[in-house]
Amino acid sequence: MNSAPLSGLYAPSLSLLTDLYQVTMAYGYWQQGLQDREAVFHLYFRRPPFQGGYAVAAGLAFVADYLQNLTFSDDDLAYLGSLRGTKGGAMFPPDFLAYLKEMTFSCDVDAMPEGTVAFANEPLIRVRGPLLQAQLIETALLTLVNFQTLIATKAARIREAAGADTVLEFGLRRAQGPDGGLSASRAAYLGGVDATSNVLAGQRFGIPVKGTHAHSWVMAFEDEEAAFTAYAQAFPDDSVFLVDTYDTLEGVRHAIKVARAMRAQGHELGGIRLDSGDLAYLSREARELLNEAGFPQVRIVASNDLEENLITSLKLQGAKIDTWGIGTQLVTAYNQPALGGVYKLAALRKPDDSGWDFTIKLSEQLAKTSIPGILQVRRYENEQGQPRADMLYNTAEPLPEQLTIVDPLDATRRRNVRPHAPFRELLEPVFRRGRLVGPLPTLEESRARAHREVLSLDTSVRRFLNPHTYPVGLEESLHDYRTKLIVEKRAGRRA
Ligand SMILES: Nc1ncnc2c1ncn2[C@@H]1O[C@H](COP(=O)(O)OP(=O)(O)OP(=O)(O)O)[C@@H](O)[C@H]1O
Ligand SMILES: O=P(O)(O)OC[C@H]1O[C@H](OP(=O)(O)OP(=O)(O)O)[C@H](O)[C@@H]1O
Ligand SMILES: O=C(O)c1cccnc1
Repeated sequence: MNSAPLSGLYAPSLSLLTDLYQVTMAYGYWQQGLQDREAVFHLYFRRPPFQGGYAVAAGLAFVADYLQNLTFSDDDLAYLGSLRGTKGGAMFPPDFLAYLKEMTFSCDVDAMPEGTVAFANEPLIRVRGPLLQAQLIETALLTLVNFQTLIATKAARIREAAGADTVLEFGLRRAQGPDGGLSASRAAYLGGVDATSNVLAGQRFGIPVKGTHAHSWVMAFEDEEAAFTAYAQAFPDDSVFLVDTYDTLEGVRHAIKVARAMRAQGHELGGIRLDSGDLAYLSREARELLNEAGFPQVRIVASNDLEENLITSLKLQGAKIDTWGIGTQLVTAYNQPALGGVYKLAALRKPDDSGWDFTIKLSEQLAKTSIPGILQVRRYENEQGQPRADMLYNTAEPLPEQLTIVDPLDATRRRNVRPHAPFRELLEPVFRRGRLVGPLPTLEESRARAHREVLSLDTSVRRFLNPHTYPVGLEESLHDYRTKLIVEKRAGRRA
């Protein structure tokens, strides 16, 4: 179910799911004879979304599916062959198209498993292989990882606010089109929601599907009581009644009346849903009415433009809500509609094959200057498995005996790593020479990882308002090398 999440969704092949400039650069590299120069790229973001303290990595299963199927069909090549430049000439000559036809993906890919907690500047994915191929896949990797990581993170925040309550994802109708909805449902489940209303996501990914009924169901009957009675006939043991079509508390009374009739027939009402008005007040009143009537087990579901801050506020107001139905705000990542993940070249094999040239992209802002090297992320954890600090280092250079982690934005902030401090290395092999090294974790496993990793973070990093910045630094020799490269490049620029 999870092994080929993307294949066949729109087109038989997604090899053209890219920006034109990836193909024009591919042609240029090929023309220059640079296509096979070994290159290393990193995919990372510069700031966690939602002004939060962390992100939950997601989308790798789709990336793996895309890369496994990265071949250009005759149709793809015919289309590329049909493209014309300004003067009417073919953009891509037949011998380049013949090269693409024969090309098989042969890169090494290392990545954080889905559900891993990631911080700013840490590679979520590292690609190493022929320059042409490693460049060509940039756009697809970014579109797959940016969105799913964004939504998984939003879901983790909603889970944080909801605590042990049930969270349902109701977003498909408001999502950014069919794939926006489908991949949001998957990422939201990975990040911590319990079920989705999206039936296609249920079929494709094995996510539990759940739901209630709409206002139109109530409006289609003579009155509310008749509507509830009819729904209970259809689903005697799985009914949740939407009670706010006319008057919410009257609706609750009607639900109780039908619940009594259900009980007389040996069935129990599952819940009621509130979809408007003051959800704190109405849920408290509804709870009281239900309890007084002998229905303390009937759950109260709430929906209506909910998100993590509203959930937190409603809980503070003493709302009696057991289940949160969340659509628009979750699947569109309403308060931050994109994650700014980037894909940067960090190393190129020297032309004479004598070693690596580590590459850097400068920026006026130090925070936007890239990190050179063939990076790995090492996460130091305490005895309880709580992350304490992450260190980026260049795997192509020997590590010194005494490790020091330097804050890339303030080199005066450094911490020495205690010898034998326990750590995990976050980037794991996914492809070797273009072949998947083994089965990826299942969606359930990734979801469990996300849950475990988010909970292992200090609450100061998890809080919504002004979270503490988790320490991520560069290993000192990498930091020194990067500084040297920045100085050299700036000098070169002025010369
Ligand atoms: N107690 C509360 N505290 C803070 N926000 C609340 C509370 N109760 C509801 N809200 C939120 O206030 C927003 C507006 O809800 P309200 O039901 O008043 O308007 P509405 O969405 O226009 O209703 P309707 O669906 O009937 O048109 C929603 O996002 C809802 O989740
Ligand atoms: O509010 P969301 O978080 O997106 O959750 C999904 C919403 O979708 C449904 O109603 P719909 O939006 O179709 O109609 P309504 O808003 O008029 O109730 C449902 O009743 C929720 O209100
Ligand atoms: O099942 C529900 O209650 C539901 C599904 C989608 C959108 N809003 C509500």
